[in-house]
Amino acid sequence: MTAAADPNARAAQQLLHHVAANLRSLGLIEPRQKVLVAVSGGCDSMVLLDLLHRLAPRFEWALAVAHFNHQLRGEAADADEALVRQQATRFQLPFFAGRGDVRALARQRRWSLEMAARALRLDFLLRTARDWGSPVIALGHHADDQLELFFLRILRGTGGEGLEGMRWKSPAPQTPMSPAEPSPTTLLVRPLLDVPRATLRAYAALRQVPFREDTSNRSTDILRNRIRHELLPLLESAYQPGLRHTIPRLMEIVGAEAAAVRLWAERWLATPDTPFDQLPEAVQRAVLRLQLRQLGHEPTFELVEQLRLHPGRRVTAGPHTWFLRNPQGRVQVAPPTQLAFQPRQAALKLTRAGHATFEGVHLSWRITPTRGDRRPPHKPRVEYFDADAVGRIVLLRFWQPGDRFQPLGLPRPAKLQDLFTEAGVPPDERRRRLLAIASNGTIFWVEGLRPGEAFKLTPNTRHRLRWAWTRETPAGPPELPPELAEP
Ligand SMILES: Nc1ncnc2c1ncn2[C@@H]1O[C@H](COP(=O)(O)OP(=O)(O)OP(=O)(O)O)[C@@H](O)[C@H]1O
Repeated sequence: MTAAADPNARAAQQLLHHVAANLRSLGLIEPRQKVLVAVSGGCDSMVLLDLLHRLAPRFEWALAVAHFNHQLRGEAADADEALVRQQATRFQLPFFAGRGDVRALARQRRWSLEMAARALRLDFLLRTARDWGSPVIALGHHADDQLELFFLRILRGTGGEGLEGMRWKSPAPQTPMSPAEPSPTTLLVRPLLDVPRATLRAYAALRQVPFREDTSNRSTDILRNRIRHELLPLLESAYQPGLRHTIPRLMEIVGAEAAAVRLWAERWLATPDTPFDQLPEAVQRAVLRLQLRQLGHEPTFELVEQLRLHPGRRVTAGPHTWFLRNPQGRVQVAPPTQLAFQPRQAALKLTRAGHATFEGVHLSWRITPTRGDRRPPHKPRVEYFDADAVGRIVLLRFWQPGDRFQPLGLPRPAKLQDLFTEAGVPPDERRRRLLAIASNGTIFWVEGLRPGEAFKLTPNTRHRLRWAWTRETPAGPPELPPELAEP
């Protein structure tokens, strides 16, 4: 039977024409380009390879095949690699294989295995494309992937950018592995993005494209699979038979709106002609998302909102990364020196005599029985307190906004900030002043200020605490740059 007469052969031919038309009309891959085809060994990317191989002479492309072995499924993973290698050899194409320790990366970064696998795979594909000199990586994502992603994101929570879904053609993101490295202008293209999975299956069957089934695709423990096998068939059969048209259209509309907001944000970042706070909420979020991505970090809604609503506050994102935003809308990673400004504190147990060093301040103390308020002659950096009023456990830390203190001679506690002003302590010096808190929770000593009124020696004092300090370093914790300092 000829291709024209055999409906299956005709369908396969139609797919080839359809993909060629996509490639041409959307300008996905230029003629005479080097194209790296990312092939997992699954049906979709094996069909993609087959199609591109057939189209290559027409477009005069030079193809190569890249496969990343995630080493997560033992022998099955090796068999995937072998199959892809075999097919590349059959087509006489260069073959690049990569592998990496997905589990180790997931542990190290506290990512899911899926995230770690994706990051390592992308990193490998980008490096391979760069080394081989290809500006394009072709991926086998198709229309069902796009629909599944839509519902996956809705269920997990997302915004306009998320609903936009995957694009036909997009610049490769910076890999999470090397966010600092400027990404070369590698493009990711998805020539099958409007082709249903069933069409690809039919093509594979007809053309006898070999592929391997990933058994995890059937597991209903995985949300994406439940969407594929349960939710989508139900929606399509019982609620909206036109789902495959309405959802892509919605994605396109929302995506275009998100792109407009993103453009506004990009322009504002280049020329911030409006105060950040006066930008529309959507643009504020886009500004922060853009910057977080540039810093190599996933902009989650919570992270973005914390930064948006609280300029100057350090926001944690994962175990190691902290971000700050200044009032002008600029985000930066808090460098380790600024982490040092976490409210660090140390508890001291006051034995009869002892010494301790905290953040470069060396303290020594002695408690002696005494009668009355006899106070030895004044010496710099030595104070005397009623040891029983102080108690046996004291807490050491640096000044925090909101601290109150009642120094000798003052009728009631005052804001420490005002006391610093009165004493002429310059603002940048204030955070470096160490203070000590008595067992009852009251501050009894602030470096450089008069001792606490409630802890002074009185005629009733029975134990006297001698408290002396010297500094190893002139400074306490490092300062935040002024534009990032907390209000
Ligand atoms: N291990 C891999 N090595 C190379 N490319 C891969 C690999 N896994 C996925 N890709 C690329 O990313 C695309 C999308 O990945 P996804 O995980 O959705 O696909 P898959 O279901 O594993 O495989 P396929 O799309 O080939 O059926 C694939 O079509 C392929 O182009």
